Amino acid sequence: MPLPHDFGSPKTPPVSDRAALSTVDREKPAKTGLNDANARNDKGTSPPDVAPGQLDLFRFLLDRLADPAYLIDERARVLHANDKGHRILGYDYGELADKSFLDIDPSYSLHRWLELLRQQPQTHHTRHRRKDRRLIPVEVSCTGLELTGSPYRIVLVRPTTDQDRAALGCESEFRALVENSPDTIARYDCQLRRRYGNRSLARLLDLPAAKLLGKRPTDNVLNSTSQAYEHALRTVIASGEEREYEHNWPSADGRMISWHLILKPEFSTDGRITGVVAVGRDITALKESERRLRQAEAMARLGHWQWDCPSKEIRISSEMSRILGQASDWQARPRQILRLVIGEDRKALLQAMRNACRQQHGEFTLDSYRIRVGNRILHLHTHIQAEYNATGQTRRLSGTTRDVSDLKNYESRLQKMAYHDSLTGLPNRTLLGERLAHNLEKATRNKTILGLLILDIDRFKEVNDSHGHDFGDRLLRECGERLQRLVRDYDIVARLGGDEFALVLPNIRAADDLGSISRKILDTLAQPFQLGQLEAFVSASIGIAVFPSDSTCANELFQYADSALYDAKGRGRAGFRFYSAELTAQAKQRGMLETALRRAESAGELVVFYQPKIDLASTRLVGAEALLRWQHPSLGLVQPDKFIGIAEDTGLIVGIGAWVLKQACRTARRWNENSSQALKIAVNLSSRQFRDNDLVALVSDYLQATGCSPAWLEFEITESLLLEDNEAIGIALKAFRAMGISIAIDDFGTGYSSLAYLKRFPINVLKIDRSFINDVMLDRDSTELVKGIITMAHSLRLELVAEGIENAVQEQFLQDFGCHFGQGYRYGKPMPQASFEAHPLMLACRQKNAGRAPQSQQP
Ligand SMILES: Nc1nc2c(ncn2[C@@H]2O[C@@H]3COP(=O)(O)O[C@H]4[C@@H](O)[C@H](n5cnc6c(=O)[nH]c(N)nc65)O[C@@H]4COP(=O)(O)O[C@H]3[C@H]2O)c(=O)[nH]1
Repeated sequence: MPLPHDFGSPKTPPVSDRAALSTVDREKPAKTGLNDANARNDKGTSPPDVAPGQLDLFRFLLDRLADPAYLIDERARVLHANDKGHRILGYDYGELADKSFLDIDPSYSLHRWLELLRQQPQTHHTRHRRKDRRLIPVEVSCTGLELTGSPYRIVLVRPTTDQDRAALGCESEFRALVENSPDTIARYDCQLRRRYGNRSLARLLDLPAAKLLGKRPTDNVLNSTSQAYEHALRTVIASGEEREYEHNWPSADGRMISWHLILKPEFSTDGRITGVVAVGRDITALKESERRLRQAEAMARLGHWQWDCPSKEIRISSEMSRILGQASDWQARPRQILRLVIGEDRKALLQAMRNACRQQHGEFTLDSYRIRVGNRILHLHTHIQAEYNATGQTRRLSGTTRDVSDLKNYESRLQKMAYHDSLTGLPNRTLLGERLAHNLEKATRNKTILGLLILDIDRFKEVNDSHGHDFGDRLLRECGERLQRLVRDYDIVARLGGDEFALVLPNIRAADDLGSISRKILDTLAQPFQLGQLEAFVSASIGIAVFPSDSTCANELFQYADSALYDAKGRGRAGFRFYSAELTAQAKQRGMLETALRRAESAGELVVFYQPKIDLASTRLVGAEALLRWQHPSLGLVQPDKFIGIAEDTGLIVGIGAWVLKQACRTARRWNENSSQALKIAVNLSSRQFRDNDLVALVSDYLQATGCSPAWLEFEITESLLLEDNEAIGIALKAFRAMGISIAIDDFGTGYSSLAYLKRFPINVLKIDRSFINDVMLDRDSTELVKGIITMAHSLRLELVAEGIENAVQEQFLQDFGCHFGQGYRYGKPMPQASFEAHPLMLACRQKNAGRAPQSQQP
């Protein structure tokens, strides 16, 4: 602090300053000695006051002295005492102001004091009286000075006993500590006047230290915070109890500082409250870290908590409160929290806490437990850590808790997706496998019977293709629901894919019961399905495998049920089949045939047989159907029903079918090149051939390569091919028609027999299935059906071929009703080409030909 520039040439103080000082005089007249001094003043008047500017200067100088020092006027009044001057006498700073020095040094009378004023500086020993009335020996040095014509004395004091010196020294150490403390420290009297304030407080309030003393907080700064502060001080004085609280205070540089305050009451020796000590700490950084921690906790959804074991009190962070669905300042009780935890998970949580307490390292993680918050279920993850006291007992449990609900929900969605069929919501093949394994274990333990059923909806593809995929999806969903409604709670219904379902039926009394259950299932599925405007009828086939009689192995049971299903389908569908060892033999045979078939073509084992086709009116030969045979080295001649299915399933039919086509082209050329009466050869095409290569290009290549006329060829396709609703099939058929190849629908009457596709596709021949011809004249329905087909074909101008004519009755019937062509054992079985060429029908045809010049290539 710079010294005032007019030091040594004091000026008259400003009026206001003098007025301020005289106010002090009036309000606080010096007691006893001072009044005496006034009375016995030689001049009979009050001494002139010291100019305040000079007084401040002396105060400033005295405050910087290392020893106790006092500025005393001629009436022996203490005008100023420095800090040490207060402390040596046990007073608080400011308490000595206006006291009479004669009370401090009882060896003086006023008279002697006045004498002293006139004397030169001197040192003497005397005893000073402390506030607690104790007298302490001191060495006193007095220096006189005159200010504005009045004499004053500066009294410097040194305690003479070691003890007093040490006490002063200790206190000065403490004072140094308190003064330099970064915490604000202040003492207040019961009128809330500050009796002490350290430098930190002065800095906070941006005031010189001297301005702190004797002031109330609201004297320094008047705002709502200082008012609240005074209120807190009053509360402590009134209650005599310590209090803590926090407030925000703007710092000198404009920042908002958070203060944590501890207010402690001070008591006199007789127990009266004499004031309050207030220690304040800047916790701005702490608050900021807490805020960041809270923010981080909220972002990580990580709450934390501490459970004090002896008191059973729990403290939870605000994020923890939020996780538990409570306000951030929720005063939690352990019981309340535990009540939120769901049933069996509560036990797990308590066990986890017990485990953490028991274990030596005291850590435990509970991956997931559920709590109910309102009507929501949350999944929490908790890590618990225990702290122990010296005797090894758990002192505290601390934990972090994370809301992992999103993760859990995501996991369960993934789980659902991985283990359930998305269309029907039923378990998928993976989950079925797991549940089957689990149920087999149980069945083994309990020695019970279990059935595995595999169910396939018959001709689902046709339904799907004809009514659209939406319809098909709804049908599958409805099938799933019907199956579920039918079985017991613990039975498992799963969708394996496509139109295939599986059922695991544990605890079956006897294997035969599976037959009646299957019957019930088939009857239920046979009920009409009302899907929107459409009503659909479906049937299903079921294959059954039984644990333990068929097998105890899940994979084998699957295989066996599958073989049984295959067999059921092969037996005309809409039924169920139990697995038998015979089926395994068949399946093995199938596998063996498949392997052999792969090399049949290259090994030259395939042969094309021809079956004659005649004009029913004249019974003359008009053509033949090319039918494949397999000359197996050990099995002999294998019929198509034994291997065409395998060839279609494996895709081998594409190559084999192409080979048959080429053979047929060659034969047609051979039979027709020098003939006036063209013979047409019908070739079966399966749907795989339309899918797997460019059939139109292939046909046209073969025609060109073999020199076969398209008019000599007819392609037989099934109704189901047309139902596939595949644009490419329509394009191919149109291309064949455009070339001049005729298209026949094989097995007409067994499928959907829809008139719609007869119009949509370029069909020109219908082949009536031999099952109807077989029953003609025997079964009324078949007879009527054949009549109906013939009438319809006539009106649509389609050619008709009746398949499977075996006798004269059938022939006569077909002739009577105007069927154009016929094929069957009555005219000839399928035979090798050489046999065909030597057949009487062929010979008759050749003979007729020989008598005629070639005219037309059309039959
Ligand atoms: N009981 C009886 N049966 C008669 C009579 N007349 C003809 N059949 C039989 O009826 C089947 C007619 O052939 P499909 O309906 O085209 O039925 C054929 C056809 O769908 C398929 N197939 C034969 N060869 C080929 C081929 O090269 N390619 C394709 N994709 N399928 C073929 O195999 C099926 C069976 O052929 P196959 O065993 O040759 O059986 C032939 C024939 O032998 C009769 O009076 N009585």
